[in-house]
Amino acid sequence: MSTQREMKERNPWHRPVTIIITVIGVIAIVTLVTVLVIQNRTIAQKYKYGIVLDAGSSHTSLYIYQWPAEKDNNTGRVEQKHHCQVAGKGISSYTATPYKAGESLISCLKEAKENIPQKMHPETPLYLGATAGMRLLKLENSSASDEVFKAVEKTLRGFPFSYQGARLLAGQEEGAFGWVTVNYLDDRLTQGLETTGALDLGGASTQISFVSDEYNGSESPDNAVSFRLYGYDYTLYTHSFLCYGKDQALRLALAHQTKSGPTAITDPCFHNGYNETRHYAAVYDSPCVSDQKPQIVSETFIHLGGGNFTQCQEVIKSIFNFTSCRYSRCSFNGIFQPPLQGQFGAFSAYFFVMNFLNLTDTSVPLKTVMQKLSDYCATPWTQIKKEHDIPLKYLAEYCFSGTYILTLMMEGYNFTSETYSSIKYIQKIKNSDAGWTLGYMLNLTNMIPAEAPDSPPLTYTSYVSVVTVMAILLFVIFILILYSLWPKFNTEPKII
Ligand SMILES: O=c1[nH]cnc2c1ncn2[C@@H]1O[C@H](COP(=O)(O)OP(=O)(O)O)[C@@H](O)[C@H]1O
Ligand SMILES: [Ca+2]
Repeated sequence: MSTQREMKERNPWHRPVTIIITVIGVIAIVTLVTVLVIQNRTIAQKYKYGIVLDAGSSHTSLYIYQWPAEKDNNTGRVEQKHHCQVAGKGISSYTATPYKAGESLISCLKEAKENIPQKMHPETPLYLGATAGMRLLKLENSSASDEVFKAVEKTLRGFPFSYQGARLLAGQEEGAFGWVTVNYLDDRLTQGLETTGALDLGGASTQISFVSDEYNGSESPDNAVSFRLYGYDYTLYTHSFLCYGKDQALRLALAHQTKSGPTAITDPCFHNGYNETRHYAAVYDSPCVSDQKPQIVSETFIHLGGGNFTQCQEVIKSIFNFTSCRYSRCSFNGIFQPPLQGQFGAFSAYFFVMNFLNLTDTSVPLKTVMQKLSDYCATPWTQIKKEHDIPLKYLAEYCFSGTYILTLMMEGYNFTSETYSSIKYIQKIKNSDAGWTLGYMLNLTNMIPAEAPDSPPLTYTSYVSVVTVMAILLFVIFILILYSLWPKFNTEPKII
């Protein structure tokens, strides 16, 4: 009995005061860690938003981006929160009724209101950028393009967002911002890693952008865009070929085949059995081909399919001009291009077309890819129609588009069967679409700093772990000190 009491008295863990200290200590640690976690999480859950409308030649898309509020102006990941495809055609098609270009955007803007918390609407920047469709309209009829912009602006101002303008993007901007998007999403810019080139295929224009060690902007300075991003300098080579988007390229190919004003053509880029009557006026209704219009013999011609990949390649080659180059090297049409370098991401119509054709795997030898495309082009139109349930206008064009893509890459840009595998067909990177819109917004909101920002030395997880371990360690030390002092505490009451 007495030994038991002695032991109890010697063992401080049996003292109420020790138990109380331990409980308080544990509560303190739990509170500290909980506060740390909750405090940080509440901030991280608050987002800021930005909206960009991509007014392309074929259609308009609205993108909503979001980023953690406290990482504003920092390296915080901006990601795509929502995408809305505007019904109908691109804004450049509304020349007869410009107000309808504005009205066409309303339903996507309403969707944007629903997708962004109401109290954030007034501080959400709203941008519209128009590309090659509007570039062509401006060339053709500049007052009509002004009217379309006015109508679009009126609609955008009617929404509670912070309207930042609707404008025509220069080809260099379209190419450069596509490159920024791809490299930002791949996290190559903050790390100063070797960058990925960007290949963008639209309906009316196509862009190529990449960094080459052999290009510093001195030869053909119009193709240079220089950036300082996160403390690293880049001189980008970029070029936008107006009229070489896949829809205008098809017009160029048809123009080439109808030079003499025939009443029928057999087009090798369309399937055997394909048979459509086309109006000369409609085919030549674009500044890309209007000057090539033949003296009209008849109003229409019959567009027949021939289904021959090799011949289709020959037709497509003829829309490129390889004869003159006043630089050290050129891609086509006398445009300078430095040697290709590094990996490339090919997006927008590059992806849609090659994905439809099941040809996105670039580790497959180019020869095999060409053979598969050749087989596809040789498939009769009746069979193609049976196998696919998509609008016939689009379905009819995949043989042409696939052949155009390979010819543009191999003959135009000088990729080879060896370098073909450096191309990756991409649609999205980490849930955000590849395209110029994200890069455009990052630039206009100053979200990519020129210098590397001062980043905290620890990641969030390491920070919480270190604080937790330190708190536990301090508590243990405190208890050990208490324990070592305990006999002194105990002796006096014992004497009494
Ligand atoms: O799902 C699809 N399948 C095939 N082509 C598509 C699909 N979605 C978009 N496209 C094509 O991608 C191109 C997009 O071009 P866009 O409208 O951005 O023109 P731009 O960039 O020249 O102004 C168009 O040729 C359009 O037909
Ligand atoms: Ca586009």
